[in-house]
Amino acid sequence: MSDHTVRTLRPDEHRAAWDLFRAALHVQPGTDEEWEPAARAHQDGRVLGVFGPELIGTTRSFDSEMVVPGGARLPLAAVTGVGVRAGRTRRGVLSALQAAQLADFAERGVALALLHASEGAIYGRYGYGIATLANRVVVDKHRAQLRPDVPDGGEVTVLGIDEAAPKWPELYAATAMGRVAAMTRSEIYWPGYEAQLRRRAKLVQTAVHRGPDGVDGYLTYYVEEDSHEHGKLQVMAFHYANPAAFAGLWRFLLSVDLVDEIVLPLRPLDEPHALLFADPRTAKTESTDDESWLRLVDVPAALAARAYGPAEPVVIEVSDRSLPANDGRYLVGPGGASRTDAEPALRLTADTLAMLYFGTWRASALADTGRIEVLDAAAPEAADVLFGTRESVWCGTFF
Ligand SMILES: CC(=O)SCCNC(=O)CCNC(=O)[C@H](O)C(C)(C)COP(=O)(O)OP(=O)(O)OC[C@H]1O[C@@H](n2cnc3c(N)ncnc32)[C@H](O)[C@@H]1OP(=O)(O)O
Repeated sequence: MSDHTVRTLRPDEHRAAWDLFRAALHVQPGTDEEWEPAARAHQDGRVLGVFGPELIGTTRSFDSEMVVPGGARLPLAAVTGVGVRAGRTRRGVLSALQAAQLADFAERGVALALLHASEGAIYGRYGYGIATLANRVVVDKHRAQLRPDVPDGGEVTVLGIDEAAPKWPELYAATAMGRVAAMTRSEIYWPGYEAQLRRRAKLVQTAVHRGPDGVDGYLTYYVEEDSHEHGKLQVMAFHYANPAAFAGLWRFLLSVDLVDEIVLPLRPLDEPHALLFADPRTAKTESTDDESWLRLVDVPAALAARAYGPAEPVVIEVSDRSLPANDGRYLVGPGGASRTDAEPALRLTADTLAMLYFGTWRASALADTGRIEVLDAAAPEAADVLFGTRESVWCGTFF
């Protein structure tokens, strides 16, 4: 709404914005101790506030890079901390913030923006679409019998959080960036992550896996306190660079005593937990949910940067209400993607393009449900192949 003033907050205003965000999530104001790591998670120049006349809404972002199909890394803005003061909602405050934030990203040359949504109905209107999905997997440890042909894996060393936390950035960079939609984690990311884990449990452990070529996987976990009668081990990080490390870390997990159940809250859809066990029902997928919402801020750059599957080229026509510079037609084929004047075969909006971009949703399914307008009947099938990826895409970073 026009009477809202949006501006970048000064560092001395960050805490008020953080408290506003917490209140929007029904959490009490943070203590000085909680603010210390949170302050470091606020990137200077990237916290926005809406005034009307006092602070009534906020959002922030921090820099990262994201792997796109084919392996290129694109500049990414990770969006978080979105909140509007109770009593001031549904008057356009978020829309004002989104307009300012997206314009800022475009000006900075950011290609992609990503967020984790509190509710599914909020962000589509701003051009975000569900780009990755994740499974919640639960393993019944008493049933867990590994098949004899599962790889042995290597050596595992267990570190406490004080020793492990300084090593996490290096461990993550060495083991997690091989998958499409993985994002880099800068020094802005880690303080909040560490503080969150320390809040969750008194004893947080990191198991580091070493294969023949050195460190190639790690996981971070805790066992819920007061769960001796029914020990529940929560896996908060699990990254590996090869199948032997995946198997080796699973062997370790199954060796932890006083545990009945192993919970992996957000895992890639194609991760083969069930295939490890003599009885595949040992690993149950309890639910599948949206993991991350993507926004192509620079459509030409994002389309040009990714690799495509082997199919006839397709012309797509994109319309983008919030960032009209992206409007236009793009020829997408195995050789790449670029603007064109040719007649379109498929028409879609920015949020649908975000859903298509990583191949998580097939073009045919998006067309069947009315999200894509089909002008050439052969195009959805070709687009299925062009945008499809070999592996399930997974971000694996919560913020
Ligand atoms: C990335 C993250 O940080 S996720 C965390 C998001 N924050 C929260 O969930 C905290 C609690 N909620 C809030 O603070 C606010 O309700 C927000 C931020 C979700 C929305 O802010 P508002 O200022 O109310 O949004 P705004 O008035 O700009 O709404 C714009 C449109 O979105 C719609 N909308 C906004 N929130 C929702 C919602 N939760 N569900 C459905 N529609 C919504 C509005 O109805 C409006 O629709 P219209 O354009 O058709 O009229």
